[in-house]
Amino acid sequence: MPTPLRIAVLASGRGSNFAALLAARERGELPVEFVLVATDKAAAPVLQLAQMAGIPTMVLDPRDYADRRAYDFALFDRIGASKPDLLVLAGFMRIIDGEALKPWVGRMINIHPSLLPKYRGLHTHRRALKAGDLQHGASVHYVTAELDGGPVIAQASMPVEAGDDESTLAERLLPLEHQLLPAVVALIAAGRLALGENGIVFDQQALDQPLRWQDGQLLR
Ligand SMILES: Nc1nc2c(c(=O)[nH]1)N[C@@H](CN(C=O)c1ccc(C(=O)N[C@@H](CCC(=O)O)C(=O)O)cc1)CN2
Ligand SMILES: NCC(=O)N[C@@H]1O[C@H](COP(=O)([O-])[O-])[C@@H](O)[C@H]1O
Repeated sequence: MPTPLRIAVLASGRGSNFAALLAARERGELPVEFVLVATDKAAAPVLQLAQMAGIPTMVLDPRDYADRRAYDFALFDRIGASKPDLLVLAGFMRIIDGEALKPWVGRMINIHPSLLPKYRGLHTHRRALKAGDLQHGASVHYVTAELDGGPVIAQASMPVEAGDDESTLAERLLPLEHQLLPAVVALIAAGRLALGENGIVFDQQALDQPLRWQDGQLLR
């Protein structure tokens, strides 16, 4: 019996995407172990979700650090102590320093509320409405130094409806996110998907050896 994938979740807010991962695990669809939920916000409701599920939590306040890079290095040092196999950004609302995240390239994914490469960054629903897009959606991608620029793994899309505003669009997109993220994590947990040196490798089992990353470099 393979050991379950060890996942650390980073979130800054409500945690509905984390809750969707928890629910998928409870349904037996996700053979993973959540080793930590980390946040930059002491009041983030995601903390209560984790504590109720008996999952260790960590709050790291950026105000306690001299600058962003110092914070990010401290954050990943602390997360690393939990020995996760995969980091999942589920509404983590900080741009991460490229040097600090380098060791995690290939082992960190993010769910982003747009059909990348459209609308990297913030306020995606507002930007899609302003552009008059007929379709909107969410993307799960590997995290790299380039903000929301890492290789896209999968997307879910839906029509923009007449009368939609930011709030209704965000509300209608969430259930799609809650399906998309667990589906991607399940593929990674099954060893069917990884980040190779030339992009996404599907059905990693077809490879003669697992892909391993260190300091942002693919080890052979
Ligand atoms: N280096 C990277 N960092 C992050 C990535 C990434 O791909 N590379 N993904 C983001 C997630 N994200 C969108 O999906 C995102 C999060 C936060 C921001 C942002 O502008 N944050 C501001 C603060 C905003 C606030 O406090 O409300 C900031 O950090 O100054 C943009 C995109 C996670 N990080
Ligand atoms: N740029 C990152 C970003 O905007 N992520 C978005 O934040 C929300 C978090 O909701 P949740 O806390 O309920 O999962 C989600 O919609 C996620 O796509």
